[in-house]
Amino acid sequence: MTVIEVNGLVKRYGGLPVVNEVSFSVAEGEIFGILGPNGAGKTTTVECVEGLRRPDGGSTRVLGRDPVKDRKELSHLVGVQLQQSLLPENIKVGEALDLFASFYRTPKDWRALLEEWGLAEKRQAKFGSLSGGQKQRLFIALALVGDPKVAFLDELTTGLDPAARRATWELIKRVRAAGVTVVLVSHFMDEVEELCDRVAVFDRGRIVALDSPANLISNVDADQHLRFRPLAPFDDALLTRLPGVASVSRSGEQVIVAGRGDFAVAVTSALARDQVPVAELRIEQHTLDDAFVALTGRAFDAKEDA
Ligand SMILES: Nc1ncnc2c1ncn2[C@@H]1O[C@H](COP(=O)(O)OP(=O)(O)OP(=O)(O)O)[C@@H](O)[C@H]1O
Repeated sequence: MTVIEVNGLVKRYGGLPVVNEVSFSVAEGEIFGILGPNGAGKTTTVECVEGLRRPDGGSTRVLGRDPVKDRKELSHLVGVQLQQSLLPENIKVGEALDLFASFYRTPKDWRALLEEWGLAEKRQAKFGSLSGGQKQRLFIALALVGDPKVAFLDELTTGLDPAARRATWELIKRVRAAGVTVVLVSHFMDEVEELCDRVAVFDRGRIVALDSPANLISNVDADQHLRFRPLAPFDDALLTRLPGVASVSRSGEQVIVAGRGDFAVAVTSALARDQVPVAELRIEQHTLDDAFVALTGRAFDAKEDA
């Protein structure tokens, strides 16, 4: 079943489109990623889908309803992660969850959510006293307290340390396993690779690719790199003439071979044949970063105006 259907979405500010003919659909039970650099139009798109902004063009349906016209009805079916600034510093964690639960017709037991999100001991703590990670987890718990069918999570793990990020990822997988469709807005490639079934890559207001992270990576048409430390001398010409090898370079004790296709097998076989033992052999796989560069011609973290 299609949960979200966006067709030709346009949003302009001052006459200029910041979201330009964006189309995608999200199936029930998916974790759908929205990835892109600052200013690419991710938040604007998601806020149009949430009914928080009025689009200038296109059509959007969420659970078969219009996000702007049917906003009230949808608010019971959709969970939205709040921006940090929207909770008063003095509200207690338990009070915030109780308050948010009161907005919904069929809320979840928020005490169970506190347990699940590792906030049980913080029930009486004031929001302002929480660490960055605890605040972040509270915002996710608040997005889930209405027992939504779809949850929009924006910058899920910003401010969390590596262990807390991994723990959060596991919880998001459980949220999905419980039947919630998740739309995840993220800057983080590793997060998207780990969690998302499919990802829409945004750049300058448009979707430049939409596929599974694995397919986006395997479609990268660029050299891969094989690195190793040779334990006996050899002539680079041994490798440069092999099929698929583009270049051979050295950095200190390391040899770096750039190539495509099955070049790595050819390289290791040639070294073995010439009795050149090697150490620290590794192939550097392409990443989503490489996919982004291949799609846009720019590094992911490059400034929009660079
Ligand atoms: N209310 C507004 N008025 C004018 N311009 C806006 C408004 N909201 C967003 N923009 C502009 O629209 C563009 C897209 O912004 P948006 O917040 O959707 O990007 P984003 O991809 O979510 O970026 P980030 O990752 O930084 O949140 C930016 O150039 C931004 O300055």
